[in-house]
Amino acid sequence: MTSAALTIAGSDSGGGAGIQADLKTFQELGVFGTSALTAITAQNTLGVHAVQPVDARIVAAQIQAVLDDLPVKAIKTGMLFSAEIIQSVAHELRAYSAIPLVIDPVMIAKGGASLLQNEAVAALKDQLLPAATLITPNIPEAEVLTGQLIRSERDMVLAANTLLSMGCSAVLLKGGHREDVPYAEDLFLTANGEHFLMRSKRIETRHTHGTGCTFAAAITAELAKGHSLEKAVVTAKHFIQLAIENGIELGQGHGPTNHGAFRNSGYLKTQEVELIERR
Ligand SMILES: Nc1ncnc2c1ncn2[C@@H]1O[C@H](COP(=O)(O)OP(=O)(O)O)[C@@H](O)[C@H]1O
Ligand SMILES: Cc1ncc(COP(=O)(O)O)c(N)n1
Repeated sequence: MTSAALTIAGSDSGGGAGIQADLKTFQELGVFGTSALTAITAQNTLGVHAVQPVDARIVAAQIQAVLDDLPVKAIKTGMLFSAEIIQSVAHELRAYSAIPLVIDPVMIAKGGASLLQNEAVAALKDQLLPAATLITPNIPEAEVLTGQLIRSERDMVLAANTLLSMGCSAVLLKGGHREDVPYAEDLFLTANGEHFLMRSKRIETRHTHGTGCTFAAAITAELAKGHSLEKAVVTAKHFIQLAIENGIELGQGHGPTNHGAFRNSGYLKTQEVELIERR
């Protein structure tokens, strides 16, 4: 039977991030995509023009409708916008704690617009984070969640440990925002003490709109297919590396990545990703 995955996230009218990126990624990886929309953004590659949150009761109703009926094997959250929506999502997911949950703690769009209200950070930490199988912050998001500055690999390890202490089962701290190194290096750490780094060549490109969404969606799709968390994050790193490398020339700003690049490569791993077991 085909497995389904559920994304609980915002709509990006420009199609590069949010629900649109998630559904494209699920499809590319052979998983049936379902969705619960949390917010509508009027957005393109240049920025966010407007945000309209969805009523928290409608967010809850969408989650119920999907989970009542469809064979959802993994769930991902993206833009959640408000404390009210976070509460509602946490409440709905409580009965489904056996389904792996990937939390991408989306806060700010590449253009600088806020996708999470400041007062919602506490709700995210208290209500949702402890339920996560995996949390996938970028460096600025990890800094907000932990209150720690991250400027080096050592800082990444310290922050990832702080995130684990908040109750999630594993952390994938994405290093795309680090400017001190010529590579894009992500740190994976679990509550069981397993840890490794995934290092790839940093690509000079404008086409990074939706990288975080796409990466977390690829992990979710691989989990929905029954792969282990470790295997899922490694496959997803290959997926995102190829998607960035083959970015699409669309729009005048931060263009989208190419969700079809991994399929076009015959689902082959790229030489550009190196796994480093930490000492
Ligand atoms: N210029 C780049 N070249 C290669 N990989 C990148 C680049 N920018 C980001 N990545 C990778 O893309 C993924 C998303 O990372 P990041 O940009 O840190 O998150 P976000 O999109 O949430 O801000 C990570 O695996 C990161 O290492
Ligand atoms: C609806 C929505 N969700 C998430 C993002 C973050 O994506 P990015 O950080 O790549 O701009 C976004 N821009 N829009």
